[in-house]
Amino acid sequence: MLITPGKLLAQIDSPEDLRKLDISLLPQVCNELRQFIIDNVSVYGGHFGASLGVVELSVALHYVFNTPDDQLVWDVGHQAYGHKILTGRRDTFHSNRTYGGLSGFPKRKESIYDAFGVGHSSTSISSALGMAVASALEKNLDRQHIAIIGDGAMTAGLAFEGMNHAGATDSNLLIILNDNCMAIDPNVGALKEYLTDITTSQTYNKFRDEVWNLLGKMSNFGKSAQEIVSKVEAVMKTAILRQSNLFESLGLRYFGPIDGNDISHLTEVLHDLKSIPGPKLLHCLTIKGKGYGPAEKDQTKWHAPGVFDKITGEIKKKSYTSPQAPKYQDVFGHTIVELAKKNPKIVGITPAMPSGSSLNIMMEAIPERAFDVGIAEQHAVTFSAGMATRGDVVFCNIYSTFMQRAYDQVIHDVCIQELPVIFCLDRAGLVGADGPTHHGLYDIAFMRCIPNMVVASPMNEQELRNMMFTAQLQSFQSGKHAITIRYPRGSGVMPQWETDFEEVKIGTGRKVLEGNDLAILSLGPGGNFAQKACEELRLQGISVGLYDMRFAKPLDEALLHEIFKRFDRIVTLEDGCLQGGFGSAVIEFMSDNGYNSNVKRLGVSDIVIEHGEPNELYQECGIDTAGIVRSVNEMLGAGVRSKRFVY
Ligand SMILES: Cc1ncc(C[n+]2csc(CCOP(=O)(O)OP(=O)(O)O)c2C)c(N)n1
Ligand SMILES: CC(=O)[C@@H](O)[C@H](O)COP(=O)(O)O
Ligand SMILES: [Mg+2]
Repeated sequence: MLITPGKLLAQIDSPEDLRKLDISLLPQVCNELRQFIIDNVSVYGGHFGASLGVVELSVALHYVFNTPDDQLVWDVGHQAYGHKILTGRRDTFHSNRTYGGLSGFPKRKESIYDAFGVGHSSTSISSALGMAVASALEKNLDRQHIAIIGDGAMTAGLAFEGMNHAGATDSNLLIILNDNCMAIDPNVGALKEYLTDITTSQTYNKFRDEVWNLLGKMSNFGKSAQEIVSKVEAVMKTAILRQSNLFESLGLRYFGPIDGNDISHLTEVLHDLKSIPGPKLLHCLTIKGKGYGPAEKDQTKWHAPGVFDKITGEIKKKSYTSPQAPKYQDVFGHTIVELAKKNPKIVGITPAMPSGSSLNIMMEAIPERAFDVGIAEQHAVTFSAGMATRGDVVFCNIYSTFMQRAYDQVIHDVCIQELPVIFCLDRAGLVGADGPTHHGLYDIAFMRCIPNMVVASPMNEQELRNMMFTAQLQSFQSGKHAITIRYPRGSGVMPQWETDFEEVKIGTGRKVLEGNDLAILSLGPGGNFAQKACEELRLQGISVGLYDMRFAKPLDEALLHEIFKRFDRIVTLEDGCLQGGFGSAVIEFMSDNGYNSNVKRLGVSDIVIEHGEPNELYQECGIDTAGIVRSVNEMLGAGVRSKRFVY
């Protein structure tokens, strides 16, 4: 359903059209764009508050800079809905985050205006610097390169790596720090305090405005005059801010803070900055959720609210949750509190995803032992390792996809040192609308190959609880293994999930269904699809044994010997990549032990899986119930019936 834009927005099919408008019309463009985002996200869902907060920045950037030749890199990209709507995707925006539709993040394949593909945070400075240096090498000194990075994304080490390099160059790079004091949850850390200090320093801001006016007047007097003014400005900034400006210390010219929601001032400042050479940073203050009351009031809830009634602000139930069963993240959140109340050594750590991982439940209940370290996955892992050396029982909760950023830390700081850190990887498997930058498909493969790492995946909420319980037991903690417990986004299958804890013997699987014709070995929640498939196959007269293997490492070798001796046709199933995943582990076992069964591996093949609803993606990969039934039928050859029934 197309949602009609306002009369100015309807005429803007590209930034060229925007730049034809008189500057006095920009406030109306912003109003129309903001309303268009509200109208669409309320109906189709997606990220919300961040895009509302940068409506003015989106309009001003495309108005002042000569996009697409001038390069805009949006950090994370969840705030780029305005950018997409202004760059020719207004009429297809209703397809945002749907199967075959627009991506929810900037994507090079999608538009020439999307200079860099994003989704994971803190990549904008490095990539924009790369573009700037490349432009200089081709002697293009006019092209502008702009990274728009939030205060949350600025907390990641990669951002500092980019600034460290940029400050030592004369690159034509503009970093726009979009400071709204929020990540998904309130932003944390010393940087946030520093930015608040700059923003609230009245003396500095008064001085800065005077210098700014002087700079503006002097601009007609040529470069040398400007240089004098900027030297005076730098000395005064240092004097007034009691310590040198962090960004200036890194060799970046710092400007601001300015009101990033004031389209007129913003346009004027950006225009001035165009003529200032070298790496610079503009500090913009914005309001996340600007222009929509509920989103300004509860910025975390409205980061990605899902579908809502734009009049009443009532949020509809999210599609990935079931009214009966809880979300896996909440099972994690409540279970870690339950365990931590009995085990005083338990601590919880999240890199900037308190509400996404539900560690916020522990942050509320036991704040002294629950830590949000900011968008800093590498730090989160090594910080966990440090705590583990002191005997703490560390639950480090990181989305599977974001764990990719801290892979060396898992090897170097945890496993080589034989530290029993408990990695809870939420959002493992196909996540759905966030698409390829967020699917958690590689963790089985990349964790399985590390020595001293156990890899587990529960089939349901009870199994998750038991794995968490087992990992914090002294019997595990006194060993030399870390453990990865991976589970998916969304709900499980057990309305009555608050079950008593039972220790899980590491490396053991369990038989779920008896069968004779073929065995399915599943890892993780896909076992529930497999269970339904077995029921369907039984109706076709096919008797399939189902085994929930629970661990990709160590494998349950005793059970595998029993299965390989009994079945000559075996299907493995995982919600992860086939290359090096659980199925590969089973094939390795078969080869190492001289078996020669016919094994079909079901999982995600060696391609990038785009975005869509989870069921669409499972179907595409053939790992939904129908896909499993189809594979079993193909394997057995049509028409095969069981030799005998075993109920
Ligand atoms: C490496 C990585 N870790 C975590 C996330 C999840 N994430 C998405 S947006 C966000 C908060 C970003 O805060 P900020 O950069 O300030 O942007 P804002 O939403 O405030 O506009 C987080 C933590 C991510 N996308 N990438
Ligand atoms: C943009 C980003 O990386 C986060 O907002 C992410 O989309 C959250 O994912 P969940 O919705 O699965 O918590
Ligand atoms: Mg922010």
